[in-house]
Amino acid sequence: MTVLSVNVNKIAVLRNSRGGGEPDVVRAAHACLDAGAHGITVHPRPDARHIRADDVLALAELTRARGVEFNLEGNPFAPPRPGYPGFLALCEQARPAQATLVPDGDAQLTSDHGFEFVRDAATLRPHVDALKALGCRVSLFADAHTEAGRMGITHAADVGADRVELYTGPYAEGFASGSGTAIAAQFAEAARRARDVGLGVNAGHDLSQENLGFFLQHVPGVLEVSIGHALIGEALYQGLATTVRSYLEILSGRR
Ligand SMILES: CC(=O)[C@@H](O)[C@H](O)COP(=O)(O)O
Ligand SMILES: NCC(=O)COP(=O)(O)O
Repeated sequence: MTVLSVNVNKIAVLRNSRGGGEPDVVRAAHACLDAGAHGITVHPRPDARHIRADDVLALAELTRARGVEFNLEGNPFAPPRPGYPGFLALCEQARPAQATLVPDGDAQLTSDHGFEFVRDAATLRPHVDALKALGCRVSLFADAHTEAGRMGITHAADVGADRVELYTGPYAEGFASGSGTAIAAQFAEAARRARDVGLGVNAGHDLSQENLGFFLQHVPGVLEVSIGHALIGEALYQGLATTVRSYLEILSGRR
């Protein structure tokens, strides 16, 4: 079964909007795990717009204590700055079970593309090696909606990665505009190419209760989905525990 890692970035967005500690990121993560989520994801950004370094350490402690996966996402090329020690340094401190490398920048509203593996291989390799030496499983954010992305995905294995995370933003857009079948076929091809070279396949970005089931029916073999924006938004209406359980039902094929 595909596992669910809940991304709690958006809890920190709300907290930071007023300063102080509420809503509490660790309490929210606890609630997700109590409801059955298999892990917790965060994507701290160097501009500290939501998750901060102290949150990462607190969530690392929580996930270790609960015996669940902690998935830390970030750009290995972003230089350190006050409040952000750099992705590798954060991983050294937090020792996440999985490190997901994402080529994002401050100017981006959110993550919006994967790596170009052929171009980025030489610069990625030492980061992948360093993360693996820390004991992290390494996943690389990858495009599946372009032919270049689907072709390039096989080179993620040359870089030494264990998995790729398919960037599902374009899938969510395609699904919403009625072309879900065509775009899901592209993701299925990307997933097959990744598996053919021994890579595990994760997926994430803009997945929701509406589009997740269709995605998993059409893209077999996805090991993990990380979901934040839609899940936390839906939880405003349904409550966090109910929402997490709804996702678990979708993942188990019961919905
Ligand atoms: C890699 C990815 O798709 C997610 O981590 C997403 O970028 C969440 O980050 P934000 O919450 O900053 O949009
Ligand atoms: N890796 C994707 C993630 O963690 C959550 O993305 P989103 O659901 O917030 O778009």
